[in-house]
Amino acid sequence: MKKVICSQKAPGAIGPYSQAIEANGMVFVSGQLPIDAATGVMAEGAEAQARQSLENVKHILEEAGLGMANIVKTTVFLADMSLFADMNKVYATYFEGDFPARSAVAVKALPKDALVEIECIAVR
Ligand SMILES: C=C(N)C(=O)O
Repeated sequence: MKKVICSQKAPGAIGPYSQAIEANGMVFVSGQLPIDAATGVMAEGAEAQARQSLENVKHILEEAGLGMANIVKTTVFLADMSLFADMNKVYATYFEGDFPARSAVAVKALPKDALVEIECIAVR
């Protein structure tokens, strides 16, 4: 059994995917671009982009009745590994206690020329 999770507080999908899918008590949040759902504007700079991507993740999890503490794994996509430190500075502020497992990778390009995109898996 799977359920689509959709938050108006996070940007809509820009392609054929759902913001998140819940299955068997696990919530799979699609890669969140750093776009403000209210304005449609992408944040500028790696720190602001990391913050906006994480805010979008948070809003989607809240729609599912979950929070950042429910996250067990994230993947951080960066347009360049030189952004790693800036992203980490912001990322660390979104978690209390033990951090989730994480992979951080630099990719050739991200949709809409974003610098940062973050996806996660959370458990209920
Ligand atoms: C932005 C995305 N998560 C995508 O295109 O898959």
